Amino acid sequence: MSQYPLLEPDRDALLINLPGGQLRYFPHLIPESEADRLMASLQAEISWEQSDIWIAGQRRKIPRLNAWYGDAGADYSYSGRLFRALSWLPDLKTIKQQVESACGTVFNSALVNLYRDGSDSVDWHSDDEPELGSNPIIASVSLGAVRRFQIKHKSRREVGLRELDLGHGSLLVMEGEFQHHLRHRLPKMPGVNKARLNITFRRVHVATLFPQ
Ligand SMILES: O=C(O)CCC(=O)C(=O)O
Ligand SMILES: [Fe+2]
Repeated sequence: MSQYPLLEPDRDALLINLPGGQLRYFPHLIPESEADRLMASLQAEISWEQSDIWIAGQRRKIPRLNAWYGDAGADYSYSGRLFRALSWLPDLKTIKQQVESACGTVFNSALVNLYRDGSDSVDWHSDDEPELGSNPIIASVSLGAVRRFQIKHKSRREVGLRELDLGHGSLLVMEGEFQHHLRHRLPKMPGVNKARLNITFRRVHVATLFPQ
């Protein structure tokens, strides 16, 4: 398993202040050659699925592939369905440790998305499912094609659209009240013909099955 140098949290991060939340962006969490290797191996090894979503009473396939990994029992409901956590792949565990050092916290699960090309996307949303608790920290690692990440305030229209290009091997951290006040999306980008893989590490509060 490869080892790469640890980042000093606030030294290597770019702080992005928004009304209602703050982001930390680490452009080079993972060195390029390691990021190339991870992109190829994860794209091949992950058990990709294309989930369904209900829009205006119609069942549609979401415009991307995804998968849910985590510790045993770290299940998650998203877009109206339950994801049972698959066991961590060694490469996902290595990235998780790197991300935990950069963030100073631990995660028990990850949603992995594959945007096959610029016609795949994720629409406006907040990651505010009850399993995540209030003010969750969500750490998002990007591999492959550079794609634009857009942010808007839920109620203050004058704040306008904010955007950031997420590069190969980067880490974006959403935390504090970010999910309360802001929504984010990854729009379609017709010119992009390469794949992008995104891993959002999360901490879900596992339900107590046998309460005392
Ligand atoms: O692909 C991305 O950068 C964002 C993914 C995302 O927002 C999510 O999975 O909740
Ligand atoms: Fe999200």
